[in-house]
Amino acid sequence: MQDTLRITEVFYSLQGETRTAGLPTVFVRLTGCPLRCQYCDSAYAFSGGTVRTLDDILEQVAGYKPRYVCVTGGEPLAQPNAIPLLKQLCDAGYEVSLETSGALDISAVDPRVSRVVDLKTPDSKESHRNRYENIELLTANDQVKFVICSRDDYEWANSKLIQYGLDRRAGEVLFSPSHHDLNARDLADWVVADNLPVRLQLQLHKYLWNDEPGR
Ligand SMILES: C[S@@+](CC[C@H](N)C(=O)[O-])C[C@H]1O[C@@H](n2cnc3c(N)ncnc32)[C@H](O)[C@@H]1O
Ligand SMILES: Nc1nc2[nH]cc(C(=O)O)c2c(=O)[nH]1
Ligand code: SF4
Ligand SMILES: [Mg+2]
Repeated sequence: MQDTLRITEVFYSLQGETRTAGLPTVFVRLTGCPLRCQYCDSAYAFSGGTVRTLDDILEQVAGYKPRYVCVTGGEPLAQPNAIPLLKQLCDAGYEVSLETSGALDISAVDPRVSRVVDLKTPDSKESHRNRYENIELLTANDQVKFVICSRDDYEWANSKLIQYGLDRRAGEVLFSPSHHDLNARDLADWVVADNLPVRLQLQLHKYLWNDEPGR
C-alpha cells in the first residue's frame, strides 16, 4: 500500500496570508480537523475529500510549476502522512509553508518548512487546545498568528506576545482580524496606538474572490 492522504482540494492561487501574501502559490488542503474554531472559513474541509497517494498529489503540484506551496486544511497535522508530504515537497525544491492550528506537535515537521502556527484566542472557543510546547520550537523561519475577534482577544494576544517574546522567537508575528467578527481598521488602529512589533494581516483572497473555495 502506498502512502495516502485525504485531500479536499489542490489549487493554484495567490497566497492571501502570511509573509508570502500576494505570491502565486499552490495550496494543498487536507481534509479533517479536530478543532471547531467559531470563525472557521474552511469548514467545508471538515469531512469528505478524496484519498490520494503522495505521488499523485506531488504530480499535480508539479504540473503548476510553482515556487511556493502551502499545505493547509482542515488541520494538516491530524494526518500522519502530512509529515512525509511536507518533506517530499521540500525535496522537490519548493518553498513550503504549513498552516497549523497550534494544537498538535510541530516537532516532526521538516525544518525547511515555514510553520505558520496559530495561537487560538479565547473568542475562537478553542484556546484550551493550544499546545504551548510548540512555542519553544519556533525559529526565524516560522510565523506565529493570532486571529483576533474582539478587543479582549487583542489584549490577550498582546499579553502572549510579551509573555513568550514571540517577536524574537519567530520570523513574523501576524495579527489577523477574524473575517466578519472584527473591523480590520480597528485592529490596525490598536496596533499603531500600542506600537506593537507585529504585522497586520488581511486575507487578500477574500478581497479578491469573496471566500470562494478553491481561490
Ligand atoms: C482554515 S485554517 C487551516 C489550518 C489550521 N487548521 C489552522 O487553523 O491554522 C487556515 C488559517 O485561516 C485562519 N482563519 C480561519 N477562519 C478565519 C476567519 N474567519 N478570519 C480570519 N482567519 C481565519 C486560521 O486561523 C488559520 O490561520
Ligand atoms: N488564496 C488563498 N490564500 C490562502 N492562504 C491560506 C488559506 C487557507 O485557507 O488556509 C488560503 C486560501 O484559502 N486561499
Ligand atoms: S483549526 Fe483551522 S481548520 Fe480547524 S476549525 Fe480552526 S481554523 Fe478551521
Ligand atoms: Mg481559506
